Amino acid sequence: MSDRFDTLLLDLGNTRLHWQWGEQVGAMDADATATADLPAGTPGAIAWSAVGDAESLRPLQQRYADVPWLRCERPDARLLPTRYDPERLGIDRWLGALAGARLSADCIVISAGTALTLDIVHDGEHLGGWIMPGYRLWQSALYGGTRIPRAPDAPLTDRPGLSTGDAIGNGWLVAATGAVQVAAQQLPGRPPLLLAGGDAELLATAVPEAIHQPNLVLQGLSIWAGRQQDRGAL
Ligand SMILES: Nc1ncnc2c1ncn2[C@@H]1O[C@H](COP(=O)(O)OP(=O)(O)O)[C@@H](O)[C@H]1O
Ligand SMILES: CC(C)(COP(=O)(O)O)[C@@H](O)C(=O)NCCC(=O)O
Repeated sequence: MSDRFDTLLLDLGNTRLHWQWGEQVGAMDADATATADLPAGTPGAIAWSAVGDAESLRPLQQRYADVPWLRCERPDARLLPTRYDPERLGIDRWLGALAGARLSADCIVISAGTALTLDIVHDGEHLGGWIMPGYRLWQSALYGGTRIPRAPDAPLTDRPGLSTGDAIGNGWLVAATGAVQVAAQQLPGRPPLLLAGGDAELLATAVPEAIHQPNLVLQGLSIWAGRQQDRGAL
């Protein structure tokens, strides 16, 4: 049986692979795992999660072939029940909500990653949420689906845009900010807004009260892995 610090945690998103090993954390392009710059040595076990197929993990599966791999595939209601269709809920969303629920029984988990997701946790239960395009997807949907000529990116603000770059960028920011407001209104009082994802800092400018929790999904995976260790599965 491996101990908690001996377990390598891997979360494969749509853009990046996020990892944690003991106190060390990092991220890499999901297509660059063959040259993964992970700490030297061999973990005792690997606990992992992935949205969609796990093809990108193949080089690491070969590198750590002698280590037990255990996948967190679907929500475990004993750790965090969900009202969402559990067969459909992105495992990264559930893990983020699980970690959020440990920080505060009521909270909104916002992940500004490839997609922008907002999830409501109330009284230790996941109540559901929203999925929107992340910043890069928002741009590529507009540039790819219209004849708008590609324009330079501009710093994001909530001001009306005065050029294509800032109209598109600010459009994403006000859409995201509005979604955060609607999400927060679902809960009584002022629930903590926990903000994660590669574009968290872009959104943080418009939601200054948000608490930046860059490793929320890995924290959830660590909680899940602890549970597996307790029951002797890892
Ligand atoms: N170094 C980086 N590499 C890739 N994307 C980054 C980086 N820094 C910020 N981003 C932004 O983060 C988004 C991906 O978010 P992230 O939460 O890391 O990925 P995933 O959706 O794979 O979990 C990208 O769309 C991009 O806009
Ligand atoms: C919504 C997501 C694409 C977000 O992925 P990410 O941006 O973290 O890479 C992912 O959680 C997912 O594939 N979810 C499945 C659909 C659902 O949650 O209903």
